[in-house]
Amino acid sequence: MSQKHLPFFLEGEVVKGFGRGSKDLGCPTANYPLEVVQSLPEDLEPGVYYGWAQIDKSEIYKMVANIGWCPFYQNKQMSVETHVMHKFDSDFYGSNLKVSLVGYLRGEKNFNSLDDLIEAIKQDINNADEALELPEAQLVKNNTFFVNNV
Ligand SMILES: Cc1cc2nc3c(=O)[nH]c(=O)nc-3n(C[C@H](O)[C@H](O)[C@H](O)COP(=O)(O)O)c2cc1C
Ligand SMILES: Nc1ncnc2c1ncn2[C@@H]1O[C@H](COP(=O)(O)OP(=O)(O)O)[C@@H](O)[C@H]1O
Ligand SMILES: [Mg+2]
Repeated sequence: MSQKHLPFFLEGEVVKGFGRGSKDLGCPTANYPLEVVQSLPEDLEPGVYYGWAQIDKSEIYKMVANIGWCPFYQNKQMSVETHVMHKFDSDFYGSNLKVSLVGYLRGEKNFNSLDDLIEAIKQDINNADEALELPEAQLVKNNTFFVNNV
């Protein structure tokens, strides 16, 4: 049911969020503007997804994305945030971010402590890393949606 729209492709500018990803969680997330969030199918299941990401004309990286209201922080507005599984030397606010959602990992949860949330995110990254090695996931990476992808 949650897989109905997958793979799903979206793109938009990287904008500022609440500044919690790097500071609180040690896991930066590139946030999309509201227009992109509102363009998602209404019945797309909120939760944690894995897939591929490309920043402007960069290479294509593995990613995990959180889509929803972040119950731990009780956000008022839904957000779509992508953690790109690569170490960057600097920020890329204002860049174009292309993302393909390949698979669904779990629903968003509340946690008793920040450490529990951080631990869950680490586990998500490991699960994504593994799932993206599968042939079905590699096929999505090769989609012409991504720039200069031959
Ligand atoms: C892989 C991943 C899983 C996440 N899972 C949850 C979750 O289960 N519950 C939650 O409240 N927030 C979750 N988050 C969202 C974080 O709370 C969010 O990234 C953080 O608030 C940063 O927000 P900011 O970009 O506005 O600074 C997750 C984020 C990532 C990258
Ligand atoms: N690996 C990465 N994945 C996602 N964003 C990254 C990464 N490395 C650096 N960044 C930068 O960090 C920003 C996200 O950090 P974050 O703490 O979540 O701030 P914000 O609340 O403004 O989204 C991104 O917009 C991007 O410019
Ligand atoms: Mg963020």
